[in-house]
Amino acid sequence: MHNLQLLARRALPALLFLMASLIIATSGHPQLVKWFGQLTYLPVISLLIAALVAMKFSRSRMVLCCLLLVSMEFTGFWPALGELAGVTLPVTAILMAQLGWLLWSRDKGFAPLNATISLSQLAAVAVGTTLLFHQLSLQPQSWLAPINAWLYPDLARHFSALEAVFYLLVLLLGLGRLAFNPTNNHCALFVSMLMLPILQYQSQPLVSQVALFALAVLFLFSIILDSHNMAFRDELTGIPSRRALMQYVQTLGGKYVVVMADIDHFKAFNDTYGHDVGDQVLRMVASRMTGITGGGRAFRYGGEEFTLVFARKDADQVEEHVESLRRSIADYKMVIRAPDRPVKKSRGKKKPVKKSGLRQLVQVTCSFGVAEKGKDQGSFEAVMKQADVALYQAKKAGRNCVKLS
Ligand SMILES: Nc1nc2c(ncn2[C@@H]2O[C@H](COP(=O)(O)OP(=O)(O)OP(=O)(O)O)[C@@H](O)[C@H]2O)c(=O)[nH]1
Repeated sequence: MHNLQLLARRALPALLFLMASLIIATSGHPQLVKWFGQLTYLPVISLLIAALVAMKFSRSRMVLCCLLLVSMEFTGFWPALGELAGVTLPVTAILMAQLGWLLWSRDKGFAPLNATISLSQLAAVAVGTTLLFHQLSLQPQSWLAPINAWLYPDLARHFSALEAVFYLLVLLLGLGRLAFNPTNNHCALFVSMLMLPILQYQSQPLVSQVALFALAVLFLFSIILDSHNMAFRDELTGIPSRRALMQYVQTLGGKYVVVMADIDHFKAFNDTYGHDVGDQVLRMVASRMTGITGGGRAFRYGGEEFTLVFARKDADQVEEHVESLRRSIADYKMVIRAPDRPVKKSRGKKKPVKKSGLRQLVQVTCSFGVAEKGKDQGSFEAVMKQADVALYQAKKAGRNCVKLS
């Protein structure tokens, strides 16, 4: 799936969830005030629980993010540090810069050396941000006049123009990271970063309590989602894996069709262009498979084999859809990168290759075996075996075709 699509799918629900909790919090509903009044430490406890769970999953950045947010709850802590050093601390800016740093770095784990490096980096970011603000506040501020005018009058009571510019830049950098790598983890870190200026603007204790609680829920949810993806999605292609297929099978009724699909001469791709190009081919085929029409669901069964399942359908109903999938793969003009290792001479039949300038176009084809659940096949495995037999016939018939069992 395209990065931007992934970003929209992952970041939008997180943003909506957060916005909803902020709207609820600003409503100041008496019941909410009562709950959070009684459970003052709920946000801190839930963030610490999220940190513990994140630790179990080796999410060191999320752990650090939780700890930074917890420290924010004890707001006196930061300005007191500033007073010790004799400077005014731009607390929100520091936290945003630290979260931005975490977003752009990687999970380093909890080995003492790595933990020390991470903490030192966060401290350096805090000092760097403070010095930057200090230096900039000594400079003429005329260039900020238009921004000041834009902030006037409401926002200016909460942020200086310098802070507003800084927040915007850090958020844009964070967005850049998300566009490149839109994982659930990154979305959660980005949303926490976005929350900070909002909390500076809406400085009511109830809003910050609800927001921090919502962030803890979001962190836990992102860990659960990623773990689910790890368990049920194929890492290479991103489509549902064999384990997901076996779970889906439990939900099937007495009528369904199973299609086994296999990339033709796939070994030749690996041998000729290298494993990386083989992986590229797998991703391309997987993305076509997920576009199957007629209500089919696609899974990577393993290696270069895919399984399609059509619930409540018989073979005649799905044949045209499988046929159009076969054509869409065969007609796809796949451009491949240069081989990643010395090219070996391929044995056996090789796929047709056209060279066009520096780009290489390759044709990928698949064979398909179709079987429907009949009265004499009791189990899913039996239907799959029939589909495998039909696939073998498709291979024997010259490949790039669909055979019914
Ligand atoms: N790049 C890559 N190769 C894989 C992966 N999984 C399996 N393979 C390779 O897939 C190839 C499967 O080849 P074969 O089973 O001989 O079949 P084939 O070359 O597709 O030939 P036919 O099925 O007869 O058309 C083997 O070379 C495996 O190493 C993977 O995740 N990535």
